[in-house]
Amino acid sequence: MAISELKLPPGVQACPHDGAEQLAQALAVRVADALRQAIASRGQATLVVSGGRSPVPFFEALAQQALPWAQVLVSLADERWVPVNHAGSNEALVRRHLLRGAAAEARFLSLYQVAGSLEQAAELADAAVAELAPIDVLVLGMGDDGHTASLFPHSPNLHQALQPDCARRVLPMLAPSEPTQRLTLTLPMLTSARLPLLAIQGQAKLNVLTKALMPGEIAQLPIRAFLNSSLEIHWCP
Ligand SMILES: O=C1O[C@H](COP(=O)(O)O)[C@@H](O)[C@H](O)[C@H]1O
Repeated sequence: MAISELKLPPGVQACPHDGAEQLAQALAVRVADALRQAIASRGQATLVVSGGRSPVPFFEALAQQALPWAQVLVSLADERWVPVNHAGSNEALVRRHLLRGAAAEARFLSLYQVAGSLEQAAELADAAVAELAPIDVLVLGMGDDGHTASLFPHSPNLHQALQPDCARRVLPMLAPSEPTQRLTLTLPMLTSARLPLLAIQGQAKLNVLTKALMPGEIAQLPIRAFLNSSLEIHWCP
C-alpha cells in the first residue's frame, strides 16, 4: 500500500517522496518557508522538532537554509531524561546536526532539567516551555509502536497528556526501551502548532499509520490523537 492510497481524514494531507534525501530536502524547504512567514508576521518563529534516529538528514538540510536564525527559537517535542553528553540525548542530536553553521545563532530551549526525580524535571520543563506556545512549526516523528513525541502506548500519564484541556505543558513518561525516563510535550502544546508535520520513513511505519487510521483506542497507538485535525504527513519508502 502506498501513502497516496490511504483514506485520510479531512485536514490530513499525504506528501510522498522518493527517498530519505528527497524527503529531508523537501521538508527543510517547507519548514524554512513557514519559519520565514512567521518571522515576517511576528518578528520571531518557534520550531519544535523530534528526536530519535530518523531526523538527521532533515536537520542537516534545514541547517543549510538561508534564514534569520537569530529570530528562531528551537525546542523539542520530547526528551530522554539524560544529560546532554549522553548518547541518547535528543538535545545533543539537535545541537550536533541542526544548530551548526548559521543555524547555531538560533536559540535552543532545553526540555532536559537537572532534578531529583523525573516528576520534578517535568515540572521544571513545564515552566521552561511556557514561552513556546503557540508553536509555529512542529515536526513529529513516529515509532514502530505508534508513539509520537514521548507519548508511549499505555505509559502512565498518557491519558492525562492526551486530554485536550491538559493543564500541564510537559509530563513525565515511561518508554519501553532505554532511556526509559522521558519528558514529553502534552497534546494541547503539540496541537497549538500552526503548521504540524509528521515525517516518517519505511513500510513498517506506513503499516502502523494505516492501522492508526482504523478505529481503535488512542492508548494503543497514540499517533491517533494527531490524525483528526490538520496534519501534513511526509513519507518515503
Ligand atoms: O524515541 C523517540 O522515537 C521517535 C521515533 O524515532 P525514529 O528514530 O524512529 O524516527 C521520535 O519521534 C521521538 O522524538 C524520540 O524521542
